[in-house]
Amino acid sequence: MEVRNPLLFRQLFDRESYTYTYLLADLRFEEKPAVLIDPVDTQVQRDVKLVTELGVQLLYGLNTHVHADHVTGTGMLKKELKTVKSVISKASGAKADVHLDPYEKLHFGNFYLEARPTPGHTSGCVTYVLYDSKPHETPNVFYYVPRMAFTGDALLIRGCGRTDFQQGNSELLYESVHKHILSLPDDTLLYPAHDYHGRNVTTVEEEKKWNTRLSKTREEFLFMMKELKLDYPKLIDFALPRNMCCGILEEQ
Ligand SMILES: N[C@@H](CCC(=O)N[C@@H](CSS)C(=O)NCC(=O)O)C(=O)O
Repeated sequence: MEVRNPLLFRQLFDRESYTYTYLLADLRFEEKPAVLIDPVDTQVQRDVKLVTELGVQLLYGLNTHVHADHVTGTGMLKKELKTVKSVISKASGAKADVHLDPYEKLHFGNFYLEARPTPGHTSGCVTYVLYDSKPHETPNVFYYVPRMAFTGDALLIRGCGRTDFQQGNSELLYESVHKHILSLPDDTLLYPAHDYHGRNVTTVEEEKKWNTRLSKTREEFLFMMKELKLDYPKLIDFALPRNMCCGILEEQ
């Protein structure tokens, strides 16, 4: 039995906002159907260039939530690449081409992303969990893809999203992360929307043990979140109205 990894995966970083953007494509298909998670407006030319160089067909530009610290690139991407549809959770209340209900699946090739509701940082936050619907399709080939989830700002490496604006709710965050992220198999790779300390990936096992907030009791967590006292994101007033419509005022 031959083992092959059919996933094209790229992690991209924006140094201004410390945001990670993720490109995923299914290499089993000639057109390489692809998705881009959490693109940033100022990096759209970088992303379009990469999409072109890799020869993938971008089907969806997804947001994990309505971002407060940067403007999403999904609206600009749609203008550059006509195959792209913008995606966000229905609970976000934002405009997009596709609105996902809790646990809804979004397919690209034989892969799909399940939109698990992980509210608390914002009420519409989702974690996208990757699944392969056809690991045994070709005789004598087993398609092996590591378990992966894209946690947005719900879970950050050794931390979590703040809960002091945008319908933030620490109780809900604690509950939703434990129910829908930390319940995944221990070896699941977790990819956050940001990291401010030079890290790029973690696992469920690591975060259950070492997350400085979410590994604590609910009471300890609630106390810590109340005491965070972080500065307001510099771009919040500019970004929020735009991110309610794919980063471009008056557009989907
Ligand atoms: N300084 C940055 C904003 C940093 C920040 O508040 N990050 C958010 C996610 S983006 S809204 C967060 O939840 N941080 C949690 C933490 O513990 O740092 C700016 O001005 O944009």
